[in-house]
Amino acid sequence: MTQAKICGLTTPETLDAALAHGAAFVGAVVFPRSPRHIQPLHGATLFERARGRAGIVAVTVDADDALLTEIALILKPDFIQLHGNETPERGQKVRALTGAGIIRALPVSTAADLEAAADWQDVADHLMFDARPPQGSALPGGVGHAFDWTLLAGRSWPRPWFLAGGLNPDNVAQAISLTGAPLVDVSSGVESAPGVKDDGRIAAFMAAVNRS
Ligand SMILES: O=C(O)c1ccccc1NCC(=O)[C@H](O)[C@H](O)COP(=O)(O)O
Repeated sequence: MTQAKICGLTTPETLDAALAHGAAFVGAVVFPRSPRHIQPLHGATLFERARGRAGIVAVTVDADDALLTEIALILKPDFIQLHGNETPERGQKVRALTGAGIIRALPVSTAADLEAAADWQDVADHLMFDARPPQGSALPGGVGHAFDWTLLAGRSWPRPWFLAGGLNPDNVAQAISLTGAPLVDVSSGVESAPGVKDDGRIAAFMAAVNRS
């Protein structure tokens, strides 16, 4: 059965909706440019209700050691999601520094982009194939842009993997059926406005995933 991560949660109500509907992972985005940005201290208070019920994921973009240490000590995530230009060597260091598992987001627009997965097989606990954002995008993720899912059809990967990018309650079942994704991730597809999660859309997304 496919499991889901709901990313960019910022309120108790929407975090509770994600947990109540069975999200296996919940994401806190620690990146000031994002409309979903949350300070580690605020995130710690908010995400404590999820501990032991879902994997807590801190989403970071080329974070330095000071920020990662703050996140590890205060938010205490189960996983750090690397969503910038981090190398596998940096991934090893982030694991050692934080003690958290690693989710590596890989931007995809063509079949060649998938080859980067091999570099991460000894470093990442999970891979995330996310759509490469359109040129000029202010954010590397959370932009609601999809890639050609058929690129993943029939492929297998050395690590459990997420499909991400442009998923929503109406298309996630088709995306799972085309790709066989064991894990899916969503952010803007369950929002009513940028950064504003919607309980009803979270419920509808989770229902579609749980039916798949
Ligand atoms: O969501 C953000 O604002 C964000 C900012 C910077 C780096 C990553 C970010 N999100 C990462 C995610 O895991 C998103 O859920 C993923 O990119 C899918 O987003 P969407 O297409 O909006 O569902």
